[in-house]
Amino acid sequence: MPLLPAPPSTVDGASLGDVEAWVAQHLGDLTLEGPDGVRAGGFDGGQSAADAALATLDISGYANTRSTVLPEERRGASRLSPYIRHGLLLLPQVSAAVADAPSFDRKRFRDELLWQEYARHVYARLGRRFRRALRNESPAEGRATWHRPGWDPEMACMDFVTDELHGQGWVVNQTRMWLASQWAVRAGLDWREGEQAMFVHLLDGSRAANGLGWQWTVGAGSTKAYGFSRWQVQKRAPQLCRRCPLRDACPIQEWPDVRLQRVDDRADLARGPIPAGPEEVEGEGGDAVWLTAESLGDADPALAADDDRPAVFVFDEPLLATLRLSGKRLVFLAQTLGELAARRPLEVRRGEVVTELEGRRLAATWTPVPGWQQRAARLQPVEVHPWPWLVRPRPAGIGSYSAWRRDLKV
Ligand SMILES: Cc1cc2nc3c(=O)[nH]c(=O)nc-3n(C[C@H](O)[C@H](O)[C@H](O)COP(=O)(O)OP(=O)(O)OC[C@H]3O[C@@H](n4cnc5c(N)ncnc54)[C@H](O)[C@@H]3O)c2cc1C
Repeated sequence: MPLLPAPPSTVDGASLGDVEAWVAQHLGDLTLEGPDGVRAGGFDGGQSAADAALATLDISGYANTRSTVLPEERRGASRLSPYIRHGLLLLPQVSAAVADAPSFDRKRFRDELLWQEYARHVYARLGRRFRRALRNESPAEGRATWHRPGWDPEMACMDFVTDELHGQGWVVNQTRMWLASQWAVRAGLDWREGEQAMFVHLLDGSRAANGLGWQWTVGAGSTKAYGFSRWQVQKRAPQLCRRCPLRDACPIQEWPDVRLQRVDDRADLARGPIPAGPEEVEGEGGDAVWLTAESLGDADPALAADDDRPAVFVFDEPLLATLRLSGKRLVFLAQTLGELAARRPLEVRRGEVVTELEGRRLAATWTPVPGWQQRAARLQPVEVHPWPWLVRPRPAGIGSYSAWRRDLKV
């Protein structure tokens, strides 16, 4: 399939509506909503938007307000995740940006950045094995006792959070835990289906962090399931309870009572090597930089190595046809690519990645996800740059965040 025209650039006068129209026309058939339903989410894509978000980052009070759900203006969450997820902001850069913040908040915030790094290490080591439960079946008791939809819109808490997820493409960490727990722990539904239902909407959706979030919340990858009940809603967003049609008959008044059962094929989480990629640039002479959604920022090492070198991005048609992502995720990517194309030569293509790129002398940044590894093995980039880790992987246990930190001495 063909070369696409470059997406319109919103930093050069195009509107978000122009970008939505571009996505609808060129990729709309691959989206969850279809061409007529493509809408932007709650974040602008692009390097300028990412830089602006970082420049105005203020994490004073973060440690105490990160989990606030309502009122929105008291939320302490940084909202940097879509930019971090797509490599528009690098973890080392974000960590450095909070050097002068109050120490309590800085420590907590950097801890969360390390959770993101931990998720990437776990995914780098386990690859597609990460899509299945690592330790335990998610609890099934709810199948016999919960007779409502998993995310029941009659419950004001579920209605509010799913609305935000579907409209904005982003929700705070606290309500991600509510959604995951409600789906798998309370209702006893298959956690992988819930993970997918969230993934398709999240502008920061990554298999690494979403997988970790779900496995750790529902007990599939951890040793305990997180219970969600009315108690959290009353603590974090009491106004939702007050306006809930079910406030006098709350179906989540009590804690869910569940037991975890081991899976037969437990994953090996013991101390062991974690693929890290090259430490130095390997090879040379790439004619074009192959970019992926994992790393779309100006600081992508292969891109940054040569300001004039053209770049190429392929919307992976077979993958998108399977994933059926919400159009807002593609609008975010298109807005990012549009801005990039206004500043340097960029080819945007749609098709099967290897077919579109084979035979070219590519430069690329080594990327810790199985999809990149698989395609790179066939494309054989002639120049490979190191991934910008926050903590370069060394042999470590990955069964818990604390064991991983201990082994890496961070
Ligand atoms: C069920 C579930 C699903 C999740 N899915 C994703 C996902 O697909 N993509 C994603 O980036 N994060 C995911 N998270 C982690 C976390 O919820 C988001 O990173 C965070 O809410 C993003 O908002 P923020 O940028 O304001 O975070 P802040 O609290 O401001 O944190 C700053 C950064 O630290 C990182 N971070 C914070 N908390 C976590 C965490 N628990 N795990 C990993 N990284 C973290 C993110 O990069 C975030 O941008 C998930 C968590 C859960 C419980």
